[in-house]
Amino acid sequence: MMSRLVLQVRPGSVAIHRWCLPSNRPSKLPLVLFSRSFSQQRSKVPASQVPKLWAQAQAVCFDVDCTITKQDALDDLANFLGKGQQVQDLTNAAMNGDMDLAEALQKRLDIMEPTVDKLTAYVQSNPAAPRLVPGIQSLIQELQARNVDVFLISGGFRELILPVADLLKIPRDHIYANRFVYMSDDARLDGTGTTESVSQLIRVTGFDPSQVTSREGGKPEAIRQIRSKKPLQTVVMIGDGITDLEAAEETGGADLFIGYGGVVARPRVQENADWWITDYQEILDALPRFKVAMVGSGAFASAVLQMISQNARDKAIFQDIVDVYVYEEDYHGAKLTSAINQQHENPKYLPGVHFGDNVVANPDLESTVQDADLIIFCAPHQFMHSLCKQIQLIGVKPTAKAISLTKGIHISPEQGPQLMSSMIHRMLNIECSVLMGANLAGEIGPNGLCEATIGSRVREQGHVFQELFDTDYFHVSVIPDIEGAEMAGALKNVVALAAGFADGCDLGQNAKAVVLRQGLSEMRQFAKAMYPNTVRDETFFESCGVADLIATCYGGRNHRVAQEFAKQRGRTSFSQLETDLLNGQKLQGVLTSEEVQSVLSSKGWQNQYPLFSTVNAIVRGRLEPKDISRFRELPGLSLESGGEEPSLLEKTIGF
Ligand SMILES: NC(=O)C1=CN([C@@H]2O[C@H](COP(=O)(O)OP(=O)(O)OC[C@H]3O[C@@H](n4cnc5c(N)ncnc54)[C@H](O)[C@@H]3O)[C@@H](O)[C@H]2O)C=CC1
Ligand SMILES: O=C(CO)COP(=O)(O)O
Repeated sequence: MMSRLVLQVRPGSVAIHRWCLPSNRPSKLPLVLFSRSFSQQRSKVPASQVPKLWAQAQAVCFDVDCTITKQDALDDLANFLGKGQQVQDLTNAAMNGDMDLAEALQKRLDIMEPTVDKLTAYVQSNPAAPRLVPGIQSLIQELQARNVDVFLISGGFRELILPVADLLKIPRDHIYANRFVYMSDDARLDGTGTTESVSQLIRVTGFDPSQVTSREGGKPEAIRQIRSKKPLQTVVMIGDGITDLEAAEETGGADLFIGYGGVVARPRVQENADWWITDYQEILDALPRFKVAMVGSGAFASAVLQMISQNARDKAIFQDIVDVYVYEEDYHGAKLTSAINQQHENPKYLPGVHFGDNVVANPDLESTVQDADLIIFCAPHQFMHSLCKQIQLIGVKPTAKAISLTKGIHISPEQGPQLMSSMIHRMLNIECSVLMGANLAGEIGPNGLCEATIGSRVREQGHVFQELFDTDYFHVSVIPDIEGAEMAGALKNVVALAAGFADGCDLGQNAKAVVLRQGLSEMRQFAKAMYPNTVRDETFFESCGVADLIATCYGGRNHRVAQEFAKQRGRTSFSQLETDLLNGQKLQGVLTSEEVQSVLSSKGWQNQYPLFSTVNAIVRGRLEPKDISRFRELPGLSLESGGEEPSLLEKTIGF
C-alpha cells in the first residue's frame, strides 16, 4: 500500500524518498524573474474573424483555476491547510507573468507540504459542483453536443481537477495538468509502534517536471500534442492567466484566445485577448445554431418531425424553426401545406400525430433548402433523383450536411446502382449520413419504444444528427457502417414482399421464419458483395438490420400489400393495390426488387440469391405468390422465361 502510493509518480518524474532534504528536490528551472511583454509580441486576431473562428472551433481548451472553477485550487488547498495568504501571493505572481511557473509551483508546495490524508480530506470536503463558475457547465455541454472536443489544460494538479472533469464529462485523456510527487517519511514508516496511518506519513513535496504544464511554454506544447493526435483546423484557448494567453502565442498553439475575467480580471490578459468576456453566456450565444430542413412529408417524415421539432426547440444547437418541403397537393379543397401549418400534423399521411408548431411546411423546395445547415431527406426513393436534380440547380450551403432516411437504391444508367447517400453526396457535393431502423411510422411517439441506427462516415456529423433525432422514446445509436445500414434498410423491403406472399398464401409461421432467415442472409450477402470493404456483419444485428426486417415483415406496408397481392393470386397489380390500400403512400419494395434484380442479372448472380430472384419473378408475374415456398428450387425454376412486358424498372428509368 505504502509503495503503491509513492508509485503514483509517473515514469520520468523525480520521486523523493525522504522529506526535509532540500538537495533532493526536483531540479528547479533557472530563477529568472519572468515578466513578459505580450503586447509587443502578439498580433491579435482581427475582430471580424473572431466570431467566425469561435463558430468553427473543433477543439476548445480551458484553463481550470479561475476559468472553470471559482478559486485557484492550490490557493484553496492552502486555505484549508491554514497557509492561504503566502500561497496566494505566489499564485498571483505566476498568473500575472511575474514569476517563473515552475518556481512558483515549487514554492507553493514547499509552503504547504500536504500529507495524503489532508489532500483526501480537502477533495472530499470540496465537491466539484459548487466550485464551478456560472454558465460553464451549459457552455461545455453545448460544445460537446456540437462534437467540439473539450480539453482541460491546467497548471493545477490532476488530483484536484479530476472531480471537476468527471462532473463536466471531460474524458481523462483530455486533461493536461501537473502531478504531485509524493514522499514517505521513511524513518517513521519503518519504525514500530507509530499510531499514524500511511496516508499521514506520505506527503506532497514537489511536482512531476515531465508534465508539459509544469513549465514555461507548457500550454502551447499541450495544444501541439493535441493537434498531433488529431488534425484540428481551429483550436480555441480560454483562460484567465498569462500562461493561457501564451497558448495562442506560439506556432501550433491555439488559433483564438478568449480571456475570461469573470473571477479575476488580469489587465495584461484583457489587453491581449482576442475576445474578452466576463460571462460565458456571451460566447454561448455566439455558438452556431444549425438550421434544419426536411425534404419529404409522407408518413415517416411526419413521424420523425415529432422528435425533430422537440429537439430543435429544446436544444440550443439547433434553430427553432424546422422547414419542411411538401410536395404540394390538394387536400379537401385546400392545399396540404396550409392544412399542415394550421393543424401542426400531416392530416393526409399521418393523421392524429402532432408535431411542434415550429415546423413550417413549404411547397417551395428552393427556399426550404438553400440556407439549411442540416438537410434531412425522407422522400420515397423513386422521387429522390429528381429532387436531387432540382436541389442541384438551386445549390445548398457548401458546409451543409445531409442525412437520408429514404430506404431504396437508385439505378443510374451511367453510374450503375447507388445508395441514396452516395447519390446525394455525388449530386450535391455534401457529406450524407443515413438513419435506418425498425420505425413503423404509425407507432412512433411519446408512448412508444423505438430504436434507430445512424450510419455516418464522419463521427461528429453522426452525433449532431443523433442530437436531432434522439429522444426518450426514440433511441438512436451511431455506427460507421453507412453502406451496411443503408443496404439493410433498402433490401428488407424485398424480404417483406416475400413475407407478405407467405402470409397471403397461409404458409404458416415456420415458413415465414424460413423466408425471414433466408432474406436476412441474402441481405447481408448482397450488401457485402456490393461493398466488400466497408459492410460489417454486426450492422445486421442493429436496429437497421434484423429489427427492421422483423418490424416490416410483420407490420409494414410492403408486407400488407404483398399479402393482399397473394390473396388475390396476383390478379390485381401492385400499383393498383398501392392506390387502393395506401392513400397516396408509396411502396418501396417492388421497385427495389427490380433494381436489385437488374444488378443480379448484370453480374450473373441470380442463383446465389434464390429468395430475391423468386420474389422478383413473382413481382413480374412469372411465378405465382405461392411459389415463394419453392425458392430453394432455384436454379430449376424458370424465372427468365415468359413475361414479355417491360419491367417496372425498365418503365421507370427507360432502360
Ligand atoms: N412509413 C414508414 O413507416 C417508414 C418509411 N421509411 C422510408 O421513408 C421514405 C419516405 O416514406 P414516407 O415518409 O413513409 O412517405 P409516404 O409513402 O408516406 O408518402 C409518399 C410521399 O411522397 C410524396 N410524393 C408523391 N409524389 C411525389 C413526387 N412526384 N415527387 C416528390 N414527392 C412525391 C407525397 O407527397 C408523400 O409525401 C421511404 O423510403 C420509406 O421506405 C422509413 C421508415 C419507416
Ligand atoms: O421501413 C419501415 C419500417 O422500418 C416501413 O416499411 P414499409 O414501407 O413496408 O411500411
